Amino acid sequence: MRISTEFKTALQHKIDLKTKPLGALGDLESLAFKIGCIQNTKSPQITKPTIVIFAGDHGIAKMGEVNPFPQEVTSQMVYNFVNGGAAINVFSKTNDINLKIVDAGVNHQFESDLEIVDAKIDFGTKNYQFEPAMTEAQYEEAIQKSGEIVHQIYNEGCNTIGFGEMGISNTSSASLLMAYFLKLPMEACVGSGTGLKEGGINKKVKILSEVFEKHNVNNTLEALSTFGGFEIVMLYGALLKAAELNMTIVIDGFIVTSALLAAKTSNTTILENCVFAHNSNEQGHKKMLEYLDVKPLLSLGLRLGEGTGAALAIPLLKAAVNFLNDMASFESAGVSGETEQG
Ligand SMILES: O=C(O)c1ccc[n+]([C@@H]2O[C@H](COP(=O)([O-])O)[C@@H](O)[C@H]2O)c1
Ligand SMILES: Cc1cc2nc[nH]c2cc1C
Repeated sequence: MRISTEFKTALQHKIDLKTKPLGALGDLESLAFKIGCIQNTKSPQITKPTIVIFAGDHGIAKMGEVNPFPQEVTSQMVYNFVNGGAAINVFSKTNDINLKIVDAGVNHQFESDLEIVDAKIDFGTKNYQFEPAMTEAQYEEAIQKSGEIVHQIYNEGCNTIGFGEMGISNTSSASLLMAYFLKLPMEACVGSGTGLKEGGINKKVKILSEVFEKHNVNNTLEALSTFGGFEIVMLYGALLKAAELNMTIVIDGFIVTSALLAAKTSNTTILENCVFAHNSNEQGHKKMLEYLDVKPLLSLGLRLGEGTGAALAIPLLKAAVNFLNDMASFESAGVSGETEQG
């Protein structure tokens, strides 16, 4: 969306006239400015904040070579989300955030009466050590379905959406995507994921370098469909749809940011809608954020995923719009402004 210079000046002026020294609310001021620009109003609102978790399984996980935890943990954690026992449940509840769980392609048939959005593309991706993770038709279906999910959430009145994911081995997909989009050597893109030690990380680098060399990837579609997973392609489609609907998008950790790298090639202005929740402890995330030239709100050493960073950052978005809407100005409160010496 094109925002006029006059509007930006007026919005900044409103922030500057609040009863505080200039800039004293630091990053909250840039956050209020950003949300005001997204909504094109000096009185923005956060309505029905929602986090969507896309869950999917990965063919490579069955080998147990790049992931410390077994593939079954993906479906087990989906049950944990449904039963309210995961970190994301606790943080969403704490901060009054709606939570939606999406089966993007978990290797398990969930019972139909569970609170899970069934968008299953398949029972896990293929192992990209041997063949592309998915077909082009599956890739298209994933984008279509995630776009519809976001559209429905938007229609329910949500204007602020955070994304999370669950998928054993998906740091490997994210590293492959990072290597492709940032043109960096695999060592710079691979980290410990859910807990690999040095030897395990070296092995992961070797395996993923071979995967990268094996496939001739030339564009975003090929990168996403070759390296997967279904949850990452759904994140890609969801990010594009949320930007199209001009929502405020809260970006979580390493895997969500890898989907954003892809989405940015399809929508070059998508960052205007994105707020970065935190810097993940997964080593490649810092370089991704540097590449995007963005500053995350929180630095808590998280490396969990699930959208936990997004859930923790959403109260800051609320605080930012609330100070913009509710804080007194120097004039309204009768507080003296800076003197000439300032
Ligand atoms: O969000 C992150 O930055 C993050 C960093 C490391 C791990 N994860 C989570 O851990 C899982 C993937 O780790 P791995 O080791 O199985 O590739 C997946 O379920 C992610 O949600 C998430
Ligand atoms: C237990 C566990 C919880 C997770 N949540 C997101 N990714 C995860 C990976 C594991 C292994």
